[in-house]
Amino acid sequence: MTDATSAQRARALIARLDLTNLAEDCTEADVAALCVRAETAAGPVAAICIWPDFVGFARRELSARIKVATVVNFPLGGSDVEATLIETRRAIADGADEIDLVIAYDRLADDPGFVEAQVRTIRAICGHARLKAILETGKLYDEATIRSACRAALAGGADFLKTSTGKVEVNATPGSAKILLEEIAKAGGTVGFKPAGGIKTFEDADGYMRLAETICGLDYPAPERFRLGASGVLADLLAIAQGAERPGGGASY
Ligand SMILES: O=C[C@H](O)COP(=O)(O)O
Repeated sequence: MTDATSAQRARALIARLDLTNLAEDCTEADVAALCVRAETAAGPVAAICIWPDFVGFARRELSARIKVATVVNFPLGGSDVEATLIETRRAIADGADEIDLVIAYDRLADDPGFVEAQVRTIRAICGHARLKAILETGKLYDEATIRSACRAALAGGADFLKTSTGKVEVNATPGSAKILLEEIAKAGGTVGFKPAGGIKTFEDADGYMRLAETICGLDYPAPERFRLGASGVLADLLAIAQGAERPGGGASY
């Protein structure tokens, strides 16, 4: 049996989910299926997160209440800002509501100002679209560098700090999430937070929301400020929300 609190939290997590398909072999048919899944029996997800080539198609398929998020400079986080500008302009023209930008994380050690300027340049053309800065914390290795990434992205005007691409060995972790949330709190607690990569269970997802509540306050994780980036957690969240058997055959929470 699912207890009422868990079911309620699972529904809240679904409303904060960026339902993701960034598989290398993703097709238009896969995106169409994702758009159908996004309208769940427990309510709509917050957004779908897909490759830029599918933004126009997804915008036509989805109801306006679900956002279309896409990725730029993804997944390697290169330094070619002009190329990222072109990608971003096209995604916004195609109807993207949210842009997930991989920062040039390799530049942080010698030139954090480069990352700040990169984020500011992309933010300037986003208009009403939200800009989520992907820090790729699993490649930053130490706390000081993660904090430097947060500060550069915040100074550049990012609307969200996002942990990871989901494409490297180490993705979202509670340790990296804590650092991002502390920097967000220090900066006033208005910037959003998106843990992403490797989030598979209700417990993983809810752990991040609880951390956000602890560090930034109980009112912080509204859908405008808290998202989960995940390709593989929806089935578990739905099972908990509906009191059904969890995927994998385990008893419900
Ligand atoms: O941005 C979101 C991530 O790419 C999702 O990663 P995941 O496939 O491990 O859930």
